[in-house]
Amino acid sequence: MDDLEYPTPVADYGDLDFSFTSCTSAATDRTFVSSSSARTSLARSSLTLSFNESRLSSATATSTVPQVLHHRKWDPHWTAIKAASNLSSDKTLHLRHLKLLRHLGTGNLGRVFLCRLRDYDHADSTFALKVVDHASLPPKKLSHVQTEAEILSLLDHPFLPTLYAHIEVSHYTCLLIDYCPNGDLHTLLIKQPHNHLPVQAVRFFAAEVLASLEYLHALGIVYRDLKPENVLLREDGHIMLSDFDLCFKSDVVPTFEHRRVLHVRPTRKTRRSTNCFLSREREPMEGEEMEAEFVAEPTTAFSKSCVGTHEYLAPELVGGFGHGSGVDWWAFGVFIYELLYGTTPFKGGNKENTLRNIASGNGVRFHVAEGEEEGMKEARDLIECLLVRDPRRRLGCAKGATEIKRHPFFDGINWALLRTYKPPDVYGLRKKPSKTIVSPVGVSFSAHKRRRWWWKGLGHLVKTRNNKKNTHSNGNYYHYVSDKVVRTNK
Ligand SMILES: Nc1ncnc2c1ncn2[C@@H]1O[C@H](COP(=O)(O)OP(=O)(O)OP(=O)(O)O)[C@@H](O)[C@H]1O
Repeated sequence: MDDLEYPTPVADYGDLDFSFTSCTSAATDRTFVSSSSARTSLARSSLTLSFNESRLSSATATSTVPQVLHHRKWDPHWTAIKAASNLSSDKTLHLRHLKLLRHLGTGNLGRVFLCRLRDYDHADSTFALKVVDHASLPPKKLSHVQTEAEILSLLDHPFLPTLYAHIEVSHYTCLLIDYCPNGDLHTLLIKQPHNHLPVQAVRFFAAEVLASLEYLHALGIVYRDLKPENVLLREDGHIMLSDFDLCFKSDVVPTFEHRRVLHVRPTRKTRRSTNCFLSREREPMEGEEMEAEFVAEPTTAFSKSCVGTHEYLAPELVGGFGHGSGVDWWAFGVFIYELLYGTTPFKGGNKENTLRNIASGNGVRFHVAEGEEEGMKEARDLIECLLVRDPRRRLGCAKGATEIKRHPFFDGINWALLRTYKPPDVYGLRKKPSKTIVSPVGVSFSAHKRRRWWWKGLGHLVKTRNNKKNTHSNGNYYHYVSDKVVRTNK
């Protein structure tokens, strides 16, 4: 039997207001910068929020519906938003136009709700609403909210969320984005036998992630939080990268470059046949020709803030000496490894050991099984090219996604048509559009969440370790922070 959760009756919280009671369980699963901020956050999250606009100061309410940027003007979601906005005298979308249906999850900054437009009872009027309560956040996190809103407002790509509306009411920031009913890739991964995906499925998801990272980098955005948990799955099985609060933006100068390509006669006519990438007959050809390539890598991007998820941190992040866009290509290597092997390559017994493994300089090791699937050799080679310690030598750092796309692992992909490929047949992935709302998010989403964190580099880690006052009995500062969160909640 398909193990997706089937729809539970959708709760209607009343037509008159947007009241709901939040649950705190997911919030306890987070690691916070400091225990005091954690306490504040947890205390606030046990309150009942109300979105009855009449009770909120209308003087502070602002609503922005991004208008022109979007290339998907025909998208029925936009039509629905416009229809709803037109109902109000100021032609903007307000919270009163939205009906909250259920709580989807709680993140580091706020909560996410499934909602739909009132008076527009149609599948295309379903959205995810991320609600951030400023009053519950320490000042540092407020800047992350701004970053997320700003980055979302720039995006216009099929594998990235569309920001349909940005509503500021009282001390709430509300971001209306696409709803992904198929959960996230990490949840899908742990449903698979041995927690890993077949090579063809990995190729599909990796290709879509690569395309979205390429787009972000072309805008000068360094993502810094790639992991399967942040790859949400749309109703049709394609991906949507989420969570942009750790991004940083820098300058980028996209260029068209020319390179000489030597075409050689392939040894076999057909490369491969798959369910998501149709087999392609290759025309035999030989000779040299010039090929134009789009290069848009923010090579001058530089940040010193150390953020991310332990197992995905690049060595330069662990070292704390500053980093650039290369951290995304390192994380991309870890990501492909995890999808193929069901674990990450530098994972240690605890977070500290994981960081030591990353910093140690020992290369990535693979288990090579006999009779393995076709494509594993190429996958390993790609991972090795991405998990290069020196960012200057790491694949992608010089010319961005363009050079990664050329790797044999992605052979045969027509990048321009990626959006039209049929997603792989993977156990637990329901691809057909459904009229009912299927929400496999919830328990399984939060149960396996890896925490991401802010930290001050390996030097700080070592120093903190020696500071007994701050250390939990297991000697792990980060567990100390985490445990404290749990304890405060008891
Ligand atoms: N567009 C969406 N569609 C469906 N579910 C979503 C969507 N966005 C978020 N969620 C759910 O809400 C949860 C919280 O999301 P949110 O982006 O706030 O935090 P997060 O992914 O945990 O990241 P972080 O806390 O690291 O910022 C997610 O784990 C997911 O379960």
